[in-house]
Amino acid sequence: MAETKPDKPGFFSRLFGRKGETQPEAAPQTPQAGGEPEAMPSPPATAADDLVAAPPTVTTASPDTPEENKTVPELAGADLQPVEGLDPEGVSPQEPLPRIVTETGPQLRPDIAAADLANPEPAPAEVVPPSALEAKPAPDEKRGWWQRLTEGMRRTSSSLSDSVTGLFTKRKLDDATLQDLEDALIQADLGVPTAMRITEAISSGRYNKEISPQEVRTILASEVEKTLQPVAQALHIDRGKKPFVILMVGVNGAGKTTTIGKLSQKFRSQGLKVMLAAGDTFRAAAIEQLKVWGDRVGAPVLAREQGADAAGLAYDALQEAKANGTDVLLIDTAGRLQNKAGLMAELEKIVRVIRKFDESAPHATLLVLDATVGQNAMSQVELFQKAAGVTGLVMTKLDGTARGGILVALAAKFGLPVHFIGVGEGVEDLEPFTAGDFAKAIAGLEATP
Ligand SMILES: Nc1nc2c(ncn2[C@@H]2O[C@H](COP(=O)(O)OP(=O)(O)OP(=O)(O)O)[C@@H](O)[C@H]2O)c(=O)[nH]1
Repeated sequence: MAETKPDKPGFFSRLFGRKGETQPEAAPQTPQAGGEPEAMPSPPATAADDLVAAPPTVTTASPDTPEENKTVPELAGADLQPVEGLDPEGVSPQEPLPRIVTETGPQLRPDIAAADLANPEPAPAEVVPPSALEAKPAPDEKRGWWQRLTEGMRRTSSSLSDSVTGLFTKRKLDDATLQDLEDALIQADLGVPTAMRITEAISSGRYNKEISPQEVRTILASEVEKTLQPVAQALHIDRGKKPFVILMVGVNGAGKTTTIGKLSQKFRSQGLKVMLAAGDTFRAAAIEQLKVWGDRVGAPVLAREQGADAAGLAYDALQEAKANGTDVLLIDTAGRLQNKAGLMAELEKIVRVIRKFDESAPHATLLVLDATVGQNAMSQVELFQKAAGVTGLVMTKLDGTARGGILVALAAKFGLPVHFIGVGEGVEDLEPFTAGDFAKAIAGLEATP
């Protein structure tokens, strides 16, 4: 048990349940693409994963398009963080080789878990870049989720907390103070309706009285929690679907590939057989990045050459996953968008082609959102909802921004389930989303012991 107890052991236990550390599983066989799909609209590029390049047939985007032209205008928020700034190669996940954490929750299949643990063969070294294997000191190992969450969200919470302290220290609750509070909440990206609701809750019965900053924080947390509660929904893997197909969508650099890696790790640690499909065929580095994650977590990766037809690849992956008894198939998609039409066409085609094989798939379509884009996330949700029928959200990079309040605005406006949040690049920096913890973290409150 390498997990060090955080400040609040009771809270930690409640948050995660029991965890243990295991060795990496035996690397499974790399899948071979299945035979020809019967109803594939694409050319025979679906047959094998080492065929000659099949150019993208649907989207107008091309692998040759310069990187700077890849984001649709409506998604081009001024503060959209390019992936290149964080990981120039875009290949190696930047944390040490991940520890596999066994979550002994109700879904654990002891038969599989036991088999995996009994065969702790490391991932093939030749595929993992040496830099990724270097055993950097891993501070994350020593910290619990609450600590990572609050540290990660410090920029968001301190900007809010500073405003609250400044506004409510020895001041009566009057119109001007309330207006300033509302402005501060809107600036923190919580959205106008939520900001108004919080302000009303704070003023209720307290008008013209003194109220302490701590009281304000408590009400703030409670109101935020009320907004988030309905969307804080675990991602349920329906074991009746085999494979359970998860399509990952989002703009470039949002963290799709990294999130796939982190989720795979979680699923594997629950004893599930996982397979990955490298559907981001625009970027060679994205394919390599996914292979690295696959090797790390012991999940086969179906990949093709850059520029291959993503829908055909997704079809073959599903066929292969079905044949080899995969429990969860995660399909990566390209995030480099030239225009709305290209995005719609590519995602729609992937979904359409997947459904030729399994009418009920994809069983989850997760939109990965980078918190640092702030309000721009709203238009991303709208766009991807239209293009791919998003069923849930994952918000990454809450650690890199003061704009974490955007999650509250998204919850209030769309009501889409939020399954996971990410507060760092480490494999354990992605955890299921819980309303109470997030609300307390954003308001700068201590966790309940
Ligand atoms: N700080 C921080 N970085 C993150 C988080 N999640 C992902 N990243 C980093 O964000 C960068 C982009 O992640 P990717 O997974 O490559 O993003 P992508 O959406 O697959 O990008 P494309 O392949 O270009 O579409 C990587 O350097 C990740 O390590 C997070 O929660 N916090």
